[in-house]
Amino acid sequence: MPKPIIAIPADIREFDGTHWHAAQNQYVRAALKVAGVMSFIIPAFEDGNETDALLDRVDGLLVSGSATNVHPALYGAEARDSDGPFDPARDATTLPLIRRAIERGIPLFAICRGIQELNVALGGTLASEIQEQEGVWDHRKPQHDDRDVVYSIRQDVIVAEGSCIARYLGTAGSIQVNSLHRQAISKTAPGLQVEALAEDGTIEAVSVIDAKGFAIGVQWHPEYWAETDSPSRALFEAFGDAVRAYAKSKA
Ligand SMILES: N[C@@H](CCC(=O)NCCCC(=O)O)C(=O)O
Repeated sequence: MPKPIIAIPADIREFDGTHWHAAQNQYVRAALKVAGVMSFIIPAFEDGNETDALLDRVDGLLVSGSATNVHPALYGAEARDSDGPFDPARDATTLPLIRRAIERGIPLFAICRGIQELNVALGGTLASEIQEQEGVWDHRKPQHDDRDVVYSIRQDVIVAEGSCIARYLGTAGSIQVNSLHRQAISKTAPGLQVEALAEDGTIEAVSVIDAKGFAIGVQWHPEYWAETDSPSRALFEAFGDAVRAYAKSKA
């Protein structure tokens, strides 16, 4: 059986004087090397993408991290300059893909910005600049030239007993993860259950209640160390197994 294919929605990035539809290597590499699946990078458009036609052609959806933020208008909040940068084309592409993947039982793995999009797609809200809240740790991206330092594993999160993620990891309790975000889930969407918390109470993972299959979001970045870090590898292997099972069921 050929490797199944997942969709990874692109960011709109600007360099060399033009706009690009881009996805970072760490996501497509973890998908191929650890999950054992190939990736289609989905262009980001505010209109014109046909969600079901895209999902008909893949066996999973991985929604990646990004330096941009979900537009506050999508969760009923006012947009302040400090809430940017924004990527409305990505928002318009990912939210419908997330909703339809869940409805169709297509495996969904949402990472960092992805968990925030998942929460907003299902009716939840986000908090911005969480490090400014009393008692909240600074979860922001470390400023360093070495990307391994930026994505260094530096935070404990507690995985809930009986959670989907505990099943995929083979254990509940404390694991160590990286952290590169200034937003987080504020009101958890009705269809989501919290799967892991940071020690300061920040929601670090969710799963879709009564999902037809693999459907989780994590605030950290398992893709970056997926080849060497056990919890990261376990999540990507579980995602790959779910994608292969979905592909087989379609066949
Ligand atoms: N922008 C949101 C989501 C954070 C996120 O996806 N971080 C990944 C950073 C990738 C990069 O900067 O290269 C937030 O800040 O909460």
